Amino acid sequence: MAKRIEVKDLDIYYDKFLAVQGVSMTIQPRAVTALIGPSGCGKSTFLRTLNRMHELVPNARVEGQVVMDDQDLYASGVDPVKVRSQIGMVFQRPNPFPTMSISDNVAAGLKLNNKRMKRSELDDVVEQSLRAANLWAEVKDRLGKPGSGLSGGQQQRLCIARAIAVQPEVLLMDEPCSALDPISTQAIEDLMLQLKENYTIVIVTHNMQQAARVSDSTGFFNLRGVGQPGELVEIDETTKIFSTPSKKATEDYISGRFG
Ligand SMILES: Nc1ncnc2c1ncn2[C@@H]1O[C@H](COP(=O)(O)OP(=O)(O)OP(=O)(O)O)[C@@H](O)[C@H]1O
Repeated sequence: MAKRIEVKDLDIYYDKFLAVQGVSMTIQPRAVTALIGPSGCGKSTFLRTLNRMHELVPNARVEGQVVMDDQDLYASGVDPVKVRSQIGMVFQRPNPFPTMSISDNVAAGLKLNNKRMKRSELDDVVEQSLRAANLWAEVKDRLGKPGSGLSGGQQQRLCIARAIAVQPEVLLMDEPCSALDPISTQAIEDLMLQLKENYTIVIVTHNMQQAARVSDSTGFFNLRGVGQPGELVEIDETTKIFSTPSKKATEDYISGRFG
């Protein structure tokens, strides 16, 4: 299931504004890659290019390549909707469909993908996905109740279950814990460590301790200068980035000298 992603010289635009320039990196399968850096340097923008969500903004576009295994996701003829179903996304604020039941929330992606399934098959996928998201024990007796009745941390795990249900290759997470309390955060971090056995995970986080705890590789983004685009300064094993980074800007950032 997990796939490797090669990003090659990617420039990312909002209309004429070049937000991020010249990103090249390899994202390893069955591993967690964390993206860190100061506000506005383009981490979320970059993350959204990995599943072609960036282009949902009018006039937003990219130049360069994002290659998953052997396929350039931006090649002509590639269906962005299919890309988004292969590369799931979890957002900062848990966003279950509020009036839908817990069970229907998990099944929503499958229905959107027009997968025809028998009720019993659907129930199996719902259970497997909730188990994989470490939520099954807490909700198994109230699957028909609305998703909005869950705590914030449970809602975020519900969103992860919804993302997993369509069996994606990759999971993108944009600050998935920033709206959560420490106990829910720990539940999501534990979950990431389990999920990486099967998925390629990329997480944007402002919390450097979190990056250090959960990720195998860390990429540091920064603005090239005032009024300049963001760029990837370096990416390396997380232990290296947090102990002996190659670039001074990385060292200054992780030691709290700026950002
Ligand atoms: N929809 C948009 N339209 C135009 N410009 C945008 C849009 N979204 C983001 N930008 C710009 O792109 C640049 C990168 O923003 P982005 O949100 O990706 O940064 P970030 O590193 O994720 O920031 P933060 O850590 O604060 O979330 C910023 O200059 C931002 O103003």
